[in-house]
Amino acid sequence: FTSPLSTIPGPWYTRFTSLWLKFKEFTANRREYVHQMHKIYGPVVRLGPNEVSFTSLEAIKEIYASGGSGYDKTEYYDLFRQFKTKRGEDPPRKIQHAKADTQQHSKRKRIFAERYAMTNIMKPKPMAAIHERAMTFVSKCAEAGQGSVNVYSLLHCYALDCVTHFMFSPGGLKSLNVAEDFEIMHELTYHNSLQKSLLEYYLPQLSPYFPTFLHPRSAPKANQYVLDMAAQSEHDNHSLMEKLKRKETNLQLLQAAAECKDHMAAGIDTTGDGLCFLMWELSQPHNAMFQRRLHEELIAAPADAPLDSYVYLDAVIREALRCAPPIPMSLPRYVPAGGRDIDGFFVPEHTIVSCQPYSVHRVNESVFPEPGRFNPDRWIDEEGAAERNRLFFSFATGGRGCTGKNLALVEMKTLLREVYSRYRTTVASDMTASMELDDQIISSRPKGQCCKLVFTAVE
Ligand code: HEM
Repeated sequence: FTSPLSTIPGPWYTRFTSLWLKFKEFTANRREYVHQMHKIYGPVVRLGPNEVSFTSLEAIKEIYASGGSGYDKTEYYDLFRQFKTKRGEDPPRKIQHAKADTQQHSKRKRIFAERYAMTNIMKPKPMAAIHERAMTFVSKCAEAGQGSVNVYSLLHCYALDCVTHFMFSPGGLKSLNVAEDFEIMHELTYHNSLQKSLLEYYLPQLSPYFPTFLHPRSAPKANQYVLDMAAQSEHDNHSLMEKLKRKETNLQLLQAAAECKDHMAAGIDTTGDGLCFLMWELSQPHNAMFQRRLHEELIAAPADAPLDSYVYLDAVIREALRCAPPIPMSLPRYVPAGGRDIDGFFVPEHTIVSCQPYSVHRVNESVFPEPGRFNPDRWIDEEGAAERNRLFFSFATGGRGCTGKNLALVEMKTLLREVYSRYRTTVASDMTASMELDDQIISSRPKGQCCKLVFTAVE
C-alpha cells in the first residue's frame, strides 16, 4: 500500500501477488489477459506487485528508446531455451538478452549492423538468393494445382532457407526441397515447450530432478548444422558469418556460431508466422478486394520496379503485422536505478515494465479505428500517417529493436510479389486447423500450425 505503484490502476490482487499473471502465462493466455486489463483500466495497468504494462507512445519511447537502447531486458529472456535446452548441450546461451551484458550486446550489435543494413541485403547475390527461394515456394504451390497447400509449413521453410543463406552463404539450407533440411525446420518450429520452459525458468532448483518429458525440447540437428556452417572455411562477403569471423571482432568460433543460432531462431517463426497470417487474411472471402488491389498494383509495375516502390504491398504487410504481430506479447524491461516517470506515474527502480505490440496496436483507437478489422487501406490514407507509423510496434524500437527487420521485409515483399502477381489465394475447403493466435514465450503462432490455401492462376 505504501509502494509508489499503489496509485497505478489495476485489479486489487495485483498489489499482493503475480500468481494470477503467472497462471495466465502458463496457460498461454497472458497476451489476452494483459489486453483485457488495458481495455478495463486504460493505458497504464499494474500487473503484479512489481510489474506494470503500458500502451502509449510516450511509454514506448521512454522504455525502449531512452538513451538509445532503453532499459535493460529482464532475465525473462533466458526463456529462449532453444539455445540451451539440456544444460551444457548447446552452444553458450545467447549473450544479447542477459541484463549484465548490455554493453557487450551493443558492441556486438555494431559489428553486425552493417550486414543487416538495406544496402547489404539489396546486393545482387543475397537478393538473387531470396528471389530463387521465393520462386521455389511458388513452384511448390503451382505443383498442387487446384489442391490445397499447407503454406504454414512452406513459409517456415522459406524463412529458414533465406536466413541461413544470409548467414552462411555460400552455404544455406534448402528445406523447401531437401527432406533432410526440412527436418531442421520441423525441429525448430513444431514443438510444445511453453509450459516446460516456464517450469524450468520459475523452478530452476527443482528442474534437474524433472523427468525427461518435462524438459524443453532440444534442437540437435539445428545446432549441429550451425556448428558445421561456422566451421566452413569460406563465406561470401555479404554473409553474417564472414563478418563475425573477422579477427577484429574477437569472437571465438563457438560464440559466432551461438550468435548465428540466435538469429536463425529469431528469423524463422517471426517471418513464417507473419507471412502465414497475412496470406490467411488476404484469402478470406471478405478481404477479396484487398487481394485484388494488391494484384493490380503488382501487375501494373515494371518487372524491375524496386521493392520499396509498391505502396499497397507495404500497406498489406504493415496491416498484417499490426493485426497479428509475430511477437505480440510484453517485451519486459527493468526500470533503471533511481526510478523513472513513465506516462505520468513514478515507477521505482527494478520494477518490470513493458508494452505489448498486440495491445499498442489495438487500444489506441483514435490512431487505428476498428482495430480488430484487417484493413490495409488504413495505411494509404495520408492523414494520420505519422501517428500510425510511430505506433507501429511489431519490430519494437530503439537499440534493442529487431535486428533483422530489413531482411524480414525484403523476404516478405519478394515472396508476396511473386505469389500475388500470378495467383489468387482462397481458403481450402479442407482447412479445419485453428488460426487463432497461440501464445508462446514472447511470440504467438497459429494454434493449429497449419494453413491450407488454394492457389488459382490469374489470367
Ligand atoms: C516479421 C518478422 C520479424 C518480426 C515481427 C520481428 C520482431 C522482433 C521484435 C519485436 C524484437 C524485439 C524483442 C524484444 O525487445 O524483446 C526482435 C528482436 C530481434 N530480432 Fe526480429 N523480428 C522479425 C524477423 C527477424 C529476422 C528475419 C531476424 C534475423 C535474421 C531477426 C533478428 C532479431 C534479433 C537478433 C533480435 C534481438 C535484437 C536485440 O536484442 O538487440 N528478426 N524482433
